[in-house]
Amino acid sequence: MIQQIEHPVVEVHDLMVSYGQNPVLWNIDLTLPSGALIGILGPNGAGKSTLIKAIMGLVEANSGYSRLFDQELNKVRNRVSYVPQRESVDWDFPASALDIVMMGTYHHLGLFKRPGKKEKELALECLDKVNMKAFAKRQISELSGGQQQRVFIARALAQQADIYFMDEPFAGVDMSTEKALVELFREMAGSGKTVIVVHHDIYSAGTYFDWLIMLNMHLVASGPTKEVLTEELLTKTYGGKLSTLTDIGEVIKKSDFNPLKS
Ligand SMILES: Nc1ncnc2c1ncn2[C@@H]1O[C@H](COP(=O)(O)OP(=O)(O)OP(=O)(O)O)[C@@H](O)[C@H]1O
Repeated sequence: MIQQIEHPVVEVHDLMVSYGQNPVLWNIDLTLPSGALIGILGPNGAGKSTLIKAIMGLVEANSGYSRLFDQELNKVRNRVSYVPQRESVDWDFPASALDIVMMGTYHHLGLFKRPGKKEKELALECLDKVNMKAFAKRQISELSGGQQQRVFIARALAQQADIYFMDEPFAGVDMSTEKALVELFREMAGSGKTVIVVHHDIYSAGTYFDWLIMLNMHLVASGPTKEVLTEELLTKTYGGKLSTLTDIGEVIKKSDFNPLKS
């Protein structure tokens, strides 16, 4: 089930990506709605990170292309923000949490303009949104994994983008922080932003996201969560691996109950 929509905020056409001789994504065609919280699900190595990197032009496609806001990527870079996987960041870089978040404000400043009071206030506000204001002066190397993750999310917020790509933003954060971040993402989606999240836990996927992309090198499904979270599509996405890992019925049952929406 691949639902295409009119006036998408993201569109991907016939995308194929390989690393050297190894194909990772085949013939991906999808369109995504704006103002939604969107999850990307799939087993390890399914190409989830590669998909968001290819959409942003961070990895080269063998064929196909993506457009954002009905425009070429180059014209809309300022409207796109990205939180990479935690492991891909050099956390020994000498900078405080506030420095990192201030960097998010740079591309709204003109060339040669230094960030000032306004940018600092924005950065502190963004740290506050992820409950990290108290750690503003702390070196990032001296933060816990979950705290580092939150600083990077604050940096993305400071970019004041319209689309946010987040690669496993809940990795290493505790459950109460995860819930708070989901609420923050829901608020962002509610105010018209599009938040696209690579996610691992299929139990919570049904309750967190408005829309799901299910991927296993091929696109298995893309559509409203309620419509795509079915036993058939989960099995297609995860193959035999799913039944050993989890109880599909339980996943679907849980998706009817969304504590964050009630
Ligand atoms: N830079 C790279 N060079 C070569 N192969 C890569 C590179 N990045 C990813 N791959 C391979 O491409 C495939 C897809 O990787 P990707 O990280 O996109 O998957 P994923 O679905 O995000 O996986 P995970 O859930 O494990 O994070 C994997 O087999 C991976 O080993």
